[in-house]
Amino acid sequence: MKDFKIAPSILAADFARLGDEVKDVLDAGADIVHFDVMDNHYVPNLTIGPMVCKALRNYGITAPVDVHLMVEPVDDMIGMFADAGADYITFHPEASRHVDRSIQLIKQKGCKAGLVLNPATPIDSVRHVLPQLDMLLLMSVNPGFGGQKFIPYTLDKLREARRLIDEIEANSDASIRLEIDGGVTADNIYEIASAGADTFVAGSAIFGKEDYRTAIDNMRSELARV
Ligand SMILES: O=C(CO)[C@@H](O)[C@H](O)COP(=O)(O)O
Repeated sequence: MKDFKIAPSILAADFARLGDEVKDVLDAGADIVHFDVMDNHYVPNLTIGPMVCKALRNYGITAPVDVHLMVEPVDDMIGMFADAGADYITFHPEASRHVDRSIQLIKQKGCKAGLVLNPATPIDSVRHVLPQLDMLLLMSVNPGFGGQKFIPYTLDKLREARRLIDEIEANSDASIRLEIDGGVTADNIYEIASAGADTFVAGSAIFGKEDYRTAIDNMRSELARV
């Protein structure tokens, strides 16, 4: 089986008990903590910042933290999240005036760098920087809110991204995770993985369930069929 990773989005967690929610979901078998940062500017919603990331580290969370910056501008937040314990930092190319520079900044801070493409943003717009990335995150909903429906045309984008990433990896020592975010459930994860994703962000389909272990196990059983 491929090296599939499940990354619960804490956007759907109970923020009043965030540390325990993250511990519970990791104990239930999650691989990565997906940390959604919204600024009410790049997206019409407001969430959490580096202090909360640091608080989770101080609470004993050692799993990889995948920080998805939905903020504009981007660069000021990079150092703060690196210092707060982020492993991956991903950002939207529309939100950075100098995309290549922001990628280098993330790497200089010792983190893994990723770009996030909104449903309508073509992969071609970032083709030249793909070999520098550790992660490409394709949004399968418009960013800003959890609990939306998966947009079906993003399956074609996944296939295109998978082809490009395979080509890059075959000709270099790059290793790029292909992450999908928005409307991922146990019912559609098989189709999404078959289209090429290897890392799955899921908020409501995990935190919205009574039993996190069953929710994650159901996704893994579907992934085992790919
Ligand atoms: O970044 C976002 C939304 O902007 C996502 O991470 C969502 O939070 C995923 O939530 P579900 O669609 O899985 O409920």
